[in-house]
Amino acid sequence: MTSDGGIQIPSRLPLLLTHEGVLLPGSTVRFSVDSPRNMHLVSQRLLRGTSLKSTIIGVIPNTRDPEHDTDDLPTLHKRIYSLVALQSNTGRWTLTFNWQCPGPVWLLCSKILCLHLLCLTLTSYVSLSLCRIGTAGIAVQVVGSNWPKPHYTLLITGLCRFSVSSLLKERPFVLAEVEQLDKLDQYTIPATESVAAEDGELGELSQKFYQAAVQLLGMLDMSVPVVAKFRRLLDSLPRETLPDVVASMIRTSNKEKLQVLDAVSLEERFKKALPMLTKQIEGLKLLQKTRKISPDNEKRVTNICISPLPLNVCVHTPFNLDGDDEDEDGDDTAVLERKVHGANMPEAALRVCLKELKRLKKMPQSMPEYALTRNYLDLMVELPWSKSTKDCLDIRAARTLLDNDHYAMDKLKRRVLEYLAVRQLKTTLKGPILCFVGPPGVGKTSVGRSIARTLGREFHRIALGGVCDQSDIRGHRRTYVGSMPGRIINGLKTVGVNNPVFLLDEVDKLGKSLQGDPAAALLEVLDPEQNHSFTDHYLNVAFDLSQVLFIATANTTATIPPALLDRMEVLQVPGYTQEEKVEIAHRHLIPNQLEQHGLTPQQLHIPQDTTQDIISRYTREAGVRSLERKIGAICRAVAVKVAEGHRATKTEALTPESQTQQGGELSVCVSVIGPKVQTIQRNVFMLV
Ligand SMILES: Nc1ncnc2c1ncn2[C@@H]1O[C@H](COP(=O)(O)OP(=O)(O)OP(=O)(O)O)[C@@H](O)[C@H]1O
Repeated sequence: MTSDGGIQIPSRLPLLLTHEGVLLPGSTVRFSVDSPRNMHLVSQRLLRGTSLKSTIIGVIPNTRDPEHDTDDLPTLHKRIYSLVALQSNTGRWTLTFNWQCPGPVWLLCSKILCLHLLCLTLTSYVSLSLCRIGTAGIAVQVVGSNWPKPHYTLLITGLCRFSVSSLLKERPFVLAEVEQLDKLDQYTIPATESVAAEDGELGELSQKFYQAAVQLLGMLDMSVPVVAKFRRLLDSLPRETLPDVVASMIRTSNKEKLQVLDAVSLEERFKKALPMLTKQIEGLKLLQKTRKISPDNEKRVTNICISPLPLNVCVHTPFNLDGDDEDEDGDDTAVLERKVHGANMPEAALRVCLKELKRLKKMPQSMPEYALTRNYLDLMVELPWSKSTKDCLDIRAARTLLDNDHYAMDKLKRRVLEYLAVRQLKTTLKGPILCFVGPPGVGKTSVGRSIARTLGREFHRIALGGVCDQSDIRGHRRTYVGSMPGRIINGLKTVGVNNPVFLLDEVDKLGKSLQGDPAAALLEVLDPEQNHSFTDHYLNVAFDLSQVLFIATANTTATIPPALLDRMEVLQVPGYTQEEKVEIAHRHLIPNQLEQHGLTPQQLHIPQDTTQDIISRYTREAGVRSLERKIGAICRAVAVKVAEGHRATKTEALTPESQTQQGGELSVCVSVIGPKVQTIQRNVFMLV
């Protein structure tokens, strides 16, 4: 390979005919090979040869193998080809026609058609042998596969340009006599001794080109390994190799690459490649301007991949500087970053978010961790770190509202008003946590809701019945698959403010299991001294819960863990007396049920003594839930009658059977007792 003129490539080279990519000296390109001639070249030359020389081949770009093309020809064409044979046994081409035609005119037409097709097919071959410039390269990797059809994938690194002097043979693969056009020893000369030191136009051009390359690199993200490597190579590579190397790295079309390949003189090559480089720089500038992204995001390089390089030259699937696919992702992270800065979170949380964001930017989207980090950041920006509602507390209005919503419960209402009054005087009141204890249906939950309304705060109910996993309250660590934040943090995300009223319902029905004790996790939540720095395992940063108003409800204190009970102020809500229930029914339950069933008070009137009878005979409870259900049943029975179009006037003692039809509205006066009411209910179940 070595002669007095420096390193030489073999004078006879097997030729790879490609039509996909353009291999430039100093770059590495992957080619897929499936045409018969190219397949023979790989199997007979590359795979059989053992010397370095056997791995060097010539790559002729933009050329289809004519033999391969015949595979794709329509059947008619193939048949015609099978009838024609082109032979060159003696060095002279002979065309033989292998068929008999019915008449002389037919024969002439067919021969003209065949010759035309043959000429078309041979055109590419003739042009290949006479005028093309190619790149000699080393095949550094050969991979074969039978799927979807037999083919090889070659990884070839370009060495130097050559021109085809003459074609030696065309089968089984093309072999040609070539003339080397570039010096190969330029890679062994130190950069300082190369063209950079030259004066004149060439020296000036190379300097200009070098500066433009440095400018382009300055706009890219140095933390991307391939960019950093290219930065190093830019100084170590000889200047005359730069046009080829840079043209293969930046985004250029095959046509542009061919122009660079065809530029045999170095000066011309610089002239061809410089505008391409400038175009990239301008494009990148424009992109950065339109994106208006933050300084961290400005320097972005996308779509880069590295492959092994024998010549210590950087590899290049081009930088996708104007890649549309990446735009969306780029903007997405930029939007997320803006949200992180705008979420008004405490210093510690912000630091964690920025760190995660930095990791996210470097992660490919296909990585499972990408989705996890993304979800985490989404939650962090959605949490109401400093968003709160303004309390509109007026004790008189609160008293009226509580009285309007609930009858009786005087002790409970008094304590709630005391609590609200102290809050009005001292807004930063810490604790106490109120815990309403009483039998089912006595209005504990609904008082909690009323308190939220009087304060003008958001209300959120957390049902704790049956919860036996500590991570339900505190969340899972992010290392777990399917990890989630706990119910407290989820609730805050739902209400969107940091000072809601949280009703911890059924706190006495918390369970215990191997997954830990949720009651223990609640200790931190409910302790006014600690809950300003509540740390959910999923968030892993403290969230201030001191503004949240916690109210707990329970049916009994017996099953509440003592440590938890100790943190709460227990307010007993005893059951109601019969008279209280009658009042509750007439003030709240009946109007509610009428509204729910679309009835008016004129359509259904239930006298007090009927209510009393329902309470004493058909409900046995401390609360009023069952009573509410019975009233609902009566409403449904009447609703059916109204819907059927019955019109009745008021009657005194009425069973469903005794409703009269005397014009006016259907007015059912249920003043009957015992069995008759039962009749109504039976009808209800029959009708509904
Ligand atoms: N004093 C009251 N005034 C008006 N309505 C009441 C009163 N007490 C209970 N209610 C009504 O009874 C129904 C049941 O109340 P709620 O769900 O608040 O009971 P609870 O005590 O929370 O029951 P549980 O312990 O089963 O959760 C609600 O519709 C509520 O409006």
